[in-house]
Amino acid sequence: MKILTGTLTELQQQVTTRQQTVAQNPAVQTTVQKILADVKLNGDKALLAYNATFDDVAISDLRVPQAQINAAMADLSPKLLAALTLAKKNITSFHQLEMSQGFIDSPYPGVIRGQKLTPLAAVGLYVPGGTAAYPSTILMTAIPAKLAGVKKIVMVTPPQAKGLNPAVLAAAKLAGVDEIYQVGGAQAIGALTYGTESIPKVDKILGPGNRYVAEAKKQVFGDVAIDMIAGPSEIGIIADDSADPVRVAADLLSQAEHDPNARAMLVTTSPALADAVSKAVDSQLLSLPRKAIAQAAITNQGFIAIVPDVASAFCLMNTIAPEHLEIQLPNPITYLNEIHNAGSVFLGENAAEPVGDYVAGPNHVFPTAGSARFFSPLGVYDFVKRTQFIQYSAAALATQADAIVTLAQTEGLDGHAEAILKRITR
Ligand SMILES: NC(=O)c1ccc[n+]([C@@H]2O[C@H](COP(=O)([O-])OP(=O)(O)OC[C@H]3O[C@@H](n4cnc5c(N)ncnc54)[C@H](O)[C@@H]3O)[C@@H](O)[C@H]2O)c1
Ligand SMILES: N[C@H](CO)Cc1c[nH]c[nH+]1
Ligand SMILES: [Zn+2]
Repeated sequence: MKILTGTLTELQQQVTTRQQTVAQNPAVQTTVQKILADVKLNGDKALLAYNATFDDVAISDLRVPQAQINAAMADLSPKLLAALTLAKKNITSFHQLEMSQGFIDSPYPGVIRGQKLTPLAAVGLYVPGGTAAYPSTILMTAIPAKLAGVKKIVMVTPPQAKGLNPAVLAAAKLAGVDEIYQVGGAQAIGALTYGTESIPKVDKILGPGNRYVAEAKKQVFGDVAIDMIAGPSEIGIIADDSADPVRVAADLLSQAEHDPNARAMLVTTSPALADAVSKAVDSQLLSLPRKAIAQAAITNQGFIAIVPDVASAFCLMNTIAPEHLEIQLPNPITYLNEIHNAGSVFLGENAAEPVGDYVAGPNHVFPTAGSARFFSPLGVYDFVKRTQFIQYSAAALATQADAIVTLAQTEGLDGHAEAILKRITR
């Protein structure tokens, strides 16, 4: 892996430049723009053509029939059913803690004010499926949607030559997805935004995907709501010489194998660990079935930065704002307050990143490409919207009318002032 050295400022500049190169790719932006325009204009016809071009799959019906979903559920192996059931149980119990309610308040006699929560009516879940199947992502997205009370949960995922993976269909059934459509990439995002003959237009699109999916969500934002930019996976690890280089390397590769554009990053105070991890990555890569993908990610985006002390390590990691951050230092929980920008934090040597991908229960859809600076993990709160309400008695309005009129006139908005004055008997 590339070893980066230099002052903290130099390292921060290097990681920022690398991040921008991955996140802003003009060729991807142009391709996505064209696909979205085509889907808006040509609907299903465009979707079927992109299925053939990008996924090499010719199907005439985009929707997966309910009978196929039921059969997948019935045929599921007991072992896989047990794993999905454990994951569902833990995801549900964690996300139940995120559920919130509106509020109502009366700060003055005659004044009622408050906020009510309404589940979104229809959401579209993007479930990746270009180079791997992601039943776990279905649980991570549909379970919070169900808990929030969303009535219509539509799922899109790239088509497969032999039909969708039965584990994907079973996970969708288990999680309560209502409709499944076989289409992926930017075209799927376009379909959910504009609606086509087969696919309904939704209120919000949520879920992760590769750089085409992430770019498409960015471009449709405004026509539809989106959750966040959840693109190619990332792992940042902070470790000192107490860490096991074999485990650190394995964790870096666990995310590198998602996508050639994934980012695997180690920041360490130990040159000896840097050297050992670099060698362990090379040797573990040899036996990884998804070697080509992981190797591309490690070669193009991977790096090990050597810093003088742990404080600098956190400073650099906060600049990177990784999707996943592993702390492989003694007493890891004592560093929680040093972390300002990360999607999810994995504390200590046993909290390997895949624990969170599959069974721990916290979500696994997180912001990428530095957007953990301002986005949060996917949660129940992403599936509800808030509406405020106000009621005033005549007496309460009379006591505050002067302030309203003064502020309205200050803004030169006499119509606003009049609407109050018409209600005040002088
Ligand atoms: N951030 C998160 O929370 C999170 C969670 C899970 C997975 N992921 C990421 O999801 C992604 C899954 O990627 P994937 O590729 O396997 O599946 P995907 O479903 O995201 O993308 C596959 C689709 O990309 C489109 N595509 C591929 N090449 C194209 C091209 N040259 N031009 C236009 N469109 C093209 C095709 O339409 C294809 O169907 C990975 O990047 C993984 O790291 C992220
Ligand atoms: N690590 C991914 C998020 O970047 C989530 C995932 C699903 N399956 C395996 N991993
Ligand atoms: Zn993963």
